Amino acid sequence: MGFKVGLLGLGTVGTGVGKILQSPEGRHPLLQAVELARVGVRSLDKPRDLELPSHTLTTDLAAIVSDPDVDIVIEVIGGLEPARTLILDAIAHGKHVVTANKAVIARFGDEIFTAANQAGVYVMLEAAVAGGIPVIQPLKESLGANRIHAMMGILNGTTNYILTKMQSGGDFDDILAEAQALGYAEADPTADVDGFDAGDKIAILTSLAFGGRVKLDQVHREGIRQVSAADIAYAQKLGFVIKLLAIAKLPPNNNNNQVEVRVHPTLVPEEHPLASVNDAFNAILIEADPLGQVMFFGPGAGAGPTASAVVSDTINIVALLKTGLTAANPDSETIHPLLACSHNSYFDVAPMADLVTRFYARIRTQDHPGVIGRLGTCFGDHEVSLESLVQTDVNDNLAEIAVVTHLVREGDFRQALNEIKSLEAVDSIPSVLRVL
Ligand SMILES: NC(=O)C1=CN([C@@H]2O[C@H](COP(=O)(O)OP(=O)(O)OC[C@H]3O[C@@H](n4cnc5c(N)ncnc54)[C@H](OP(=O)(O)O)[C@@H]3O)[C@@H](O)[C@H]2O)C=CC1
Ligand SMILES: N[C@@H](CC=O)C(=O)O
Ligand code: NA
Repeated sequence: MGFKVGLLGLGTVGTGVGKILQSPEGRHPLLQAVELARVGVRSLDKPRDLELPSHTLTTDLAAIVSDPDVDIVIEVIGGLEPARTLILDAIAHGKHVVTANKAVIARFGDEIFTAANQAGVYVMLEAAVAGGIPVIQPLKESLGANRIHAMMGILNGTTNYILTKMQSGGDFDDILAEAQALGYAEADPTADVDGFDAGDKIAILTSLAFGGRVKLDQVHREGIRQVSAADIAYAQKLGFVIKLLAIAKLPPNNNNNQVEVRVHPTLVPEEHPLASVNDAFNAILIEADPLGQVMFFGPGAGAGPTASAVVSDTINIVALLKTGLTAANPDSETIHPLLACSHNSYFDVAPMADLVTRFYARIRTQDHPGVIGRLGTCFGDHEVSLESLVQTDVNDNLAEIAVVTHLVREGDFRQALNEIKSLEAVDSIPSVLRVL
């Protein structure tokens, strides 16, 4: 018995998916039952890196999601619309859906999964977070015995590629262009560079790990634009590397229903396992009880790795279809609880001012005696104690002082910085970054 796939999108990921579907030999035997029946694109004239029968390709994506012959719709066009509408239409027509689209799931997951559960179909999203790394299915299935209380990861391949190459002195724009050419970046790479993509991904992981959603506008998000070559050099001197981290924590005895969810560039100690995750690789460190720490590592972007996750999700659906275990089947009473998503309650995200973390700051001051003492007084007045301090001469008049603090409440640290900014001897504070 064969199952027909309607593939929406034949770009980086869609082409990778097509290549796997066209060569099932040596992979899971269920793939032999999958037929790539229809493919939807924007332009019929573009040269394609995949041979398809001429009738397969169309620009009428609405016809694919309503085609009675199509069993599974794979959405890899990206963006919010028409992706959201096509996914909902596919569900309304009783199709199972596989998507790599974290932007849509992070914003419309509630609507999409409610519709899917009502229709008795599955929406699978392994590729949406950390590309080829299995993390969505482990959270849904293999870690189910645990209480998960923290997750921390590098969830964006493009920015990790840029930060890695910047360590050897490359230029930001040139490196971004390389990441685009390698197929890592989003259609609009500001989603990568400004942390939106990592924010979408940590929001998705939060709902799966902690059992409640978060509103995206509450997720604190900073990208990597403010990370300069000077910061990377100071970080190296101080024993750190800079990574764009996505972090989510569920406080113990969470009486006020608040979680910590944030994305920002972070100084990571060189000996930390996330410090050696380079290029477009991703990693997610999960703290779970009773398991302890578990880290998932692998390729987070690119055609092959992402297609690996998309096609593996497709195989999961084929397995259900083959065994008749879908809710749309009258003999099956319920949707498979380990493959579906059903979190409709919301957490609040804790304010950043209450976060307790370490900080790095680079401060430009007049090169006068007594300046360090004045900085120390401002920090001390706000309960900020310093772990290390490096001073470098910029020129005859200006010095640059890089400090790393001990743990401090973010609100207190910001107040100290405001006072420091107003000191006559202080020229500017070019950067402030959190430290793991
Ligand atoms: N690239 C990666 O490494 C990863 C990507 N993802 C996600 O996968 C999805 C796809 O990414 P990617 O393959 O890189 O994107 P691409 O831009 O390479 O491909 C998009 C494809 O969708 C088609 N398309 C886009 N909009 C429309 C539309 N309105 N109507 C019809 N066809 C349309 C394009 O058609 P045409 O070819 O005619 O222009 C193209 O074939 C995104 O959601 C992305 O976030 C997830 C993990 C990793
Ligand atoms: N643009 C994304 C692609 C995968 O999700 C990234 O760079 O990680
Ligand atoms: Na994944």
